[in-house]
Amino acid sequence: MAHLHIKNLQAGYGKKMILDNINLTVEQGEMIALLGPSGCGKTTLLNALCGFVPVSNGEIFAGDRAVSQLPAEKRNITMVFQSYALWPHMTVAQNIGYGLKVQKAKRVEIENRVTELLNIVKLEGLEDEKVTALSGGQRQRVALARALAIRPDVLVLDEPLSNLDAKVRLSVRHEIKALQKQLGFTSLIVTHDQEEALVMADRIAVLNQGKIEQIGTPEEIYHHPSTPFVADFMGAENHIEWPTNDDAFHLSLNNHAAPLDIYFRSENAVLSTQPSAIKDDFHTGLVINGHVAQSVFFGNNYQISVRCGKHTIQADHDQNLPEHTPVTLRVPIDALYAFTKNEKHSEHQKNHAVSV
Ligand SMILES: Nc1ncnc2c1ncn2[C@@H]1O[C@H](COP(=O)(O)OP(=O)(O)OP(=O)(O)O)[C@@H](O)[C@H]1O
Repeated sequence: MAHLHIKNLQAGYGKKMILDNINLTVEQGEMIALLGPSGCGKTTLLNALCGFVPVSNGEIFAGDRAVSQLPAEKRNITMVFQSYALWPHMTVAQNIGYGLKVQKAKRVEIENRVTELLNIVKLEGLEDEKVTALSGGQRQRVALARALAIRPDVLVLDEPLSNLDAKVRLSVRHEIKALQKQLGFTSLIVTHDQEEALVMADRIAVLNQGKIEQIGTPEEIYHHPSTPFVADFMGAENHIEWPTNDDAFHLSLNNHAAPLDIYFRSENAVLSTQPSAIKDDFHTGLVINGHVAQSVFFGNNYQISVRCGKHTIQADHDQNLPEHTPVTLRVPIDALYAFTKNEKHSEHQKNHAVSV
């Protein structure tokens, strides 16, 4: 496998540009997850890499080869599709060997490679089954084996788990991750599930409206979002603008007087039904007073919607609470993601993450 280098890439459909100057390098043997909301351009980027969508500007390198003007079959970048895209009339072995047959590989070479891959994806004994007789998880493993059979330079996976039920999905994502480490394939995986990206990827690229907002390790993206969009998308869904004239909020910062956009996760909003339970030694951070608007059971805890002045804040709590219960929320300063407020919201000005 080779590294993948995407340089100043622009691509779209007709005159409609979707990808706006994408720069990204996937190192050899690395898995990067493309994460972003529906319609942000994840699939378009994979299609542009594979040659299914024309590149308007920029270049794609698979190893040292510039491939953006090559036809799909000459790029050696292979896609694993969400829908598996297997041949229903063929057996498991025929599906896995299909790409090699198209490449006119010798029969014995195809047989050896198919046996090797059946072993790798743990489908030994099923080689003569029709793929229609397999479960969703097994089909996706056939699709993965078929993609790997031709030894691609780069493997791209477009939401490979989204057709699987929740339980199978959890095990298949670990299997793909383990295989990726074992075989060292260079890969880009598209998902809109942030947990999947965190679990599977070496690094995550967060896409928003055709642009990469941030790229970093799962820990960096989760703990140090560099833009309000990334903070919100990675689960810090509580947002307040500071200063606020809402006197339900009390914010004490170490520094920074400028207007801020502040984000935090529900799991970091410590809820108390007794205001005195808030520790006296709590000097910096956010304290919010409000009352319970709704309590929803989430299995391991409750998500409490707290009405605080004009805002509704989400907080996790270990008990169900009746509506109208007065509560206090406390968010420690290191759980607050603060961004200088960009009043103009111009194309070229971004809200910057700041230390508070
Ligand atoms: N064949 C097409 N012709 C014209 N516009 C398209 C075409 N395919 C996608 N688009 C548009 O391109 C944009 C990006 O779509 P894309 O499928 O890449 O997003 P995505 O991030 O993969 O979304 P999802 O998570 O819903 O699959 C969307 O606005 C979509 O409407």
